Amino acid sequence: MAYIQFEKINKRFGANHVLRDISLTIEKGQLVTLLGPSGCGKSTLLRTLAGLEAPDSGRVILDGEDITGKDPRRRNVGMIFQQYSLFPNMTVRENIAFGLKMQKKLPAEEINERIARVIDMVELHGKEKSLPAQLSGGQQQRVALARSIITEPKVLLFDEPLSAIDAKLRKALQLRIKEIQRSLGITAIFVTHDQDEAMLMSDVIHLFSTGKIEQSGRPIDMYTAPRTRFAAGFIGHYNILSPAQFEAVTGENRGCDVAIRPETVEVQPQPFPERQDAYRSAAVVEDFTPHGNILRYTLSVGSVNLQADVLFRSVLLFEPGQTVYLSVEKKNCLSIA
Ligand SMILES: Nc1ncnc2c1ncn2[C@@H]1O[C@H](COP(=O)(O)OP(=O)(O)OP(=O)(O)O)[C@@H](O)[C@H]1O
Repeated sequence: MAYIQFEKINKRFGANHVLRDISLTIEKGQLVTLLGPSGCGKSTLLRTLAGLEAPDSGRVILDGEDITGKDPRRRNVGMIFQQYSLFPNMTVRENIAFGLKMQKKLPAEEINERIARVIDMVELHGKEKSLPAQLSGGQQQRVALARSIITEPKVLLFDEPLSAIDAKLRKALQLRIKEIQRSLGITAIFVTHDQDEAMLMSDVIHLFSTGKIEQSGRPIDMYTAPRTRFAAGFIGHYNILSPAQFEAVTGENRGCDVAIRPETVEVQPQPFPERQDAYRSAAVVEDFTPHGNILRYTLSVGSVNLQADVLFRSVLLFEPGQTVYLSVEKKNCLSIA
């Protein structure tokens, strides 16, 4: 039996049907991401597990127990929000110890040991006596994380915990959270609208669109095999061509949309030799934008625009207005719904 089960969860806020018969299972020790655009219901689902929102129908099972109607304080679930929600008048150490003192009567020695261990994990040595206002956003979030893991919850819930933190520090924290989650073997659910964050952190991604799960899978499978236009649009910067557009580029009509990742489109100044397993076409360079070490070219084939990623080493390979040739392997042209 799965460690966490959401069974046919429905939730409405007035006329807004926010969760529509959602069923999903999560295995023990996994880090699972609920990914999707703003307002699609990710946080609401997370909150039904924490007990902060009651579903209209359906059941939530945690570790074999139906917790749907259970008092939130007795669920043994840790939750970390975007707002750090630390006590401003308590030191780092007092904030971390708070959860533990609330939860159970433990000998002082064990409390001290546990605090030392989690401070070590979240790398907050030397900050024990600081107040939250004296810490950076990233440090405050690490205190919030420490305060949650010290109680050894059955599951850790993260609701967009890093969205207020700047990009560089955010990467480091993503990796740190993943490391801590792995080393403790704790089950975690992470809500985000950032596909890169989901890719980097998750064992499994559940992609949401307005109240339902669009597709679930390992990050690599979500990236290489989106099944729908929505999934392809949300993950991996796919070119999405209508049947007529695909026909204009390749001469073939599949009767469905086709998704092509920009990095699978090869470009060169001279025609490609004919191959059974690839499509070829001439194109005109319209524009380009640098993305770190990648140059993303917009090419036009007749009235169809297509993006192609080229590794940017040192020189600009193609200029706007130039005629170029593209080739894309058939296996990289994904038929989608
Ligand atoms: N307490 C509430 N009362 C009324 N409507 C709510 C309430 N909580 C959430 N909603 C609505 O439910 C929908 C889903 O909200 P939810 O927070 O679950 O989305 P989300 O996918 O987590 O998006 P975000 O990343 O913006 O939080 C939204 O339309 C939101 O306005």
